[in-house]
Amino acid sequence: MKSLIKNGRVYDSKNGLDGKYDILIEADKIIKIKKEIENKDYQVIDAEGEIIIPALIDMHTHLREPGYEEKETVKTGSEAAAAGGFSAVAAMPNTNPIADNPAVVEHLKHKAEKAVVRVYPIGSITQASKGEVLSEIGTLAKNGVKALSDDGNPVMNSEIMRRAMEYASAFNLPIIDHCEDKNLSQDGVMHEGYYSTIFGLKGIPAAAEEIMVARDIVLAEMTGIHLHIAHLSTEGSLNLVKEAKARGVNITFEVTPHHLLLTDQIVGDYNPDTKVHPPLRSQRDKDVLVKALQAGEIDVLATDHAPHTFEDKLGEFDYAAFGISGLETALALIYNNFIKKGIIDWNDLLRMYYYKPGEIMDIESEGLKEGARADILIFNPEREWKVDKNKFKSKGKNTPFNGKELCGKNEMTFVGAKLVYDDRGGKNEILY
Ligand SMILES: NC(=O)N[C@@H](CC(=O)O)C(=O)O
Ligand SMILES: [Zn+2]
Ligand SMILES: [Zn+2]
Repeated sequence: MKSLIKNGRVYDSKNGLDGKYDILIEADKIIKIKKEIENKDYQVIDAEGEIIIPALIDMHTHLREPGYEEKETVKTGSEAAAAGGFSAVAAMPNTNPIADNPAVVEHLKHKAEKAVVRVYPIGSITQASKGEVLSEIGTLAKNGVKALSDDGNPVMNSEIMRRAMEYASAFNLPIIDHCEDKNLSQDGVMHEGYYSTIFGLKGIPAAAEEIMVARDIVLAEMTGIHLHIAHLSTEGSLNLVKEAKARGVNITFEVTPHHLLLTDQIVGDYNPDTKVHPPLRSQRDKDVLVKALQAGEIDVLATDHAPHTFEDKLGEFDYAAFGISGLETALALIYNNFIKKGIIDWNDLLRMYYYKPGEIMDIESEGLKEGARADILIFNPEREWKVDKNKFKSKGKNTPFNGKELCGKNEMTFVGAKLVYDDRGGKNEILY
């Protein structure tokens, strides 16, 4: 059955689209894009007043399966992704067991066959992500991992990181590093600064991140690998990456929506849902990141969707798990705070949340063009709604944005021309 998406405002400058177009989709592809397509018994979706863009790609998601199914599963995580406007996610390997071997990767791929969005595996850099012995990188590459990362942990030993980079480059895989010097971060629970002193919580200094960013840059320069910095959060890290790029180092980085929107000040509520790695940073760090966003200097936006159970987040701030459940708020938050205010436009969003992640992870990302995969998102810019964690498809209700009033929402997600999420009229429905 052919479906015709009519009258939508289409943004995709990479494919020369900027205006009202009709889009005809069938099987899994875009058949035709034209100013006006005549309806010949197609199933029509009227998108008058709505925005149409390629559905987004999140290159940093924690799906928790196998091992932590109480926090999230491939099924619930992929549903959360579809609801958030994503057609593809890359799953971090910090499951139990860790994705350091083909069996775990194959298990994820098997689960992914039934998921509503595309799920791509990331393999670990070291066995059990302990930072001691390299994973079998060649085997993981053969099994289709899109990158390597010990996310959740850094690779503290520089010799191991060097060898990992050398192996990874032989297989053309990027290394995504969680930059945290454990000797500096120790048992810190929030950003170290004025507020950690006021709140009486142990701090994690910006230097814990920056020292590892600096080390990784030196090693990337030495080995020629593509290095991708996960969840970059400080001014110092940004400056290091910018200098490295200017020297021609093969490096990219991502920033999360929460680091662009929140600061260490809100930790004062002792709400464990504000506890995250890296920690919410200072006002200055946040402002510098937003400036970089506006200047087009940020390569990738990534959610770092890190769902946890209520119990994991229960109790004293010091003992709560680190992480924010982000897939279902990311797009609306970025729209409200940055697109609506003219700080970035829809094509900037696509560059950071679709094209660049696609390029880094080697995931098909042709955008809206005839013959391409029909991964499409229909966004209603007028829709007023309130974040309600209890309506999340994700099992992770750990969001610091609960109760937030937002304008603009993803209402439909198509993956391979199939409607997988429908929120017209507040249906909030996943379709299999
Ligand atoms: N971001 C987090 O605070 N937590 C992540 C791990 C990580 O991304 O480092 C998790 O797996 O829970
Ligand atoms: Zn991390
Ligand atoms: Zn992560």
